[in-house]
Amino acid sequence: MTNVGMSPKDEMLARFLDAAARGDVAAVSATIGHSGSFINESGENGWTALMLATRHGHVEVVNTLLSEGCDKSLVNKSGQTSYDIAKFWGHKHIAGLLADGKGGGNRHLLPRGSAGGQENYFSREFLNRMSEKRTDSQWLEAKQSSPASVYILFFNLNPFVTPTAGETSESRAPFGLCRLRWESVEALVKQPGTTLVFLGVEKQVKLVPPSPEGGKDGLTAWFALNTDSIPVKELELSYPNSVFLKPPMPQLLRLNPNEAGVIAQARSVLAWHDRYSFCPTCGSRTKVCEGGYKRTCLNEDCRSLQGIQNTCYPRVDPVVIMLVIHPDGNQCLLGRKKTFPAGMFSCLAGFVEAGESMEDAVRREVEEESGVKVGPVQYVSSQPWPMPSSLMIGCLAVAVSTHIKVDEDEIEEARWFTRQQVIDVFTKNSQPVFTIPPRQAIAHQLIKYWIGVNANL
Ligand SMILES: NC(=O)c1ccc[n+]([C@@H]2O[C@H](COP(=O)([O-])OP(=O)(O)OC[C@H]3O[C@@H](n4cnc5c(N)ncnc54)[C@H](O)[C@@H]3O)[C@@H](O)[C@H]2O)c1
Ligand SMILES: [Mg+2]
Ligand SMILES: [Mg+2]
Ligand SMILES: [Mg+2]
Ligand SMILES: [Zn+2]
Repeated sequence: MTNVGMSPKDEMLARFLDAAARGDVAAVSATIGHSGSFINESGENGWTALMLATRHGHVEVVNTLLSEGCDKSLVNKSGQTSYDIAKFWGHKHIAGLLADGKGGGNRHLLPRGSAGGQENYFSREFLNRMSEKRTDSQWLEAKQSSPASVYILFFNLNPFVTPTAGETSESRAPFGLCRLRWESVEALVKQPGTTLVFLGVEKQVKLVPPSPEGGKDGLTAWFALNTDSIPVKELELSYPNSVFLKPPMPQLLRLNPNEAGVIAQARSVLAWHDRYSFCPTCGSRTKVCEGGYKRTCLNEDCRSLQGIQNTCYPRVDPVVIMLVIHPDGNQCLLGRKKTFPAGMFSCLAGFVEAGESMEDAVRREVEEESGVKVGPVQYVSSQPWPMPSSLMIGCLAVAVSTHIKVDEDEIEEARWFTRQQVIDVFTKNSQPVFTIPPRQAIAHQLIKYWIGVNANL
């Protein structure tokens, strides 16, 4: 079959796809042998060899293509995977081969391409961390006593904030950070029990000439301080409206969204210092260095000083949080912990374990907590969660089973909610049957994302 005007490569691809459609295993294998890249190429309407072999029920060709490592998650121009095609044409055996629960069937229920663009509360950064300056002690010292530098203060990890008048366009933001200067904190910095961390410099360089006091570079440095003994009286006199915001939840969700990120950074690093006062490897005393971004063991023989000195740096715990979509594409799985306010349901979540991929953590946590099995997983966006130092990795995931059996230790109830029930929560058109966490939580954003992608809201 030769088409006028076709390049030799296109002609070879057409013959390869035709062989897959006819079930000619020998021709398919031979072509892959010398032109391996054809395996995932598509012809008319985006159909790959796997799709064509599947359409016509050629199990042997499907097996050959799978064993050669073809990508079964590809979709044709109608958005169907090979698995969808197998199901549609009733080739159950092939559908079974394609849906192995690890990225095969139902991938089309996930939005195409990367989710991108979603910014979560606690993720906005207006500081450049300038990690290279952490080891420049001369520069750090000069910035520390510069009157231009900004200090944010924590008392037992609770930030010092000032109620702000009015609302921002983005949200009700009743609390803004109280920005202190060197003269107000000098005595405190010198007190034992105070931890000081260099956070970075303002990204937006102010249009003022660099002054000797502000440092020759004109950069405005930010520091965070945590103390368990504060000169409360002096601070109250100087800042009569300011308060230490506690308890962390839900108070930390009431910050100006522009400042929530710097609080997350500061609080997580300070909480690490608070919990890791001694060397976790040998129990010896440690020395704070690198602008508060490292604690080095003072015992020269300590194993923590060999190889990657990972225990010497602030720890971050990765947590997966996922919205699980029903195989029918029209429902999602939400659960509630006993501690949630009445009627509130949220995405399932759990800590990633050592030696585990993000995708496998999603599958394991969902099955542990709800009994539901999950196939394809797609990353959407992430959120630092400074209680004390998690990184929430937000995903959409597609269920390959629907029966719910909750882990009663962790989850009180889990349910499938219809798309309409979820839309009702956002639009408040009719009386919603449940509530979800506030918009500052990535759980809220994941649910909204799924609805937005699928309903063009
Ligand atoms: N931002 C959000 O929208 C949002 C939503 C849900 C949960 N979260 C946060 O995610 C975190 C994890 O969720 P989860 O509690 O459901 O996790 P989970 O389902 O893994 O269960 C927690 C339990 O796992 C054990 N565990 C395993 N590894 C751990 C580790 N590295 N640190 C602490 N405990 C560990 C502990 O026994 C703990 O009680 C929570 O701390 C919660 O604050 C945030
Ligand atoms: Mg959990
Ligand atoms: Mg769990
Ligand atoms: Mg867990
Ligand atoms: Zn040690």
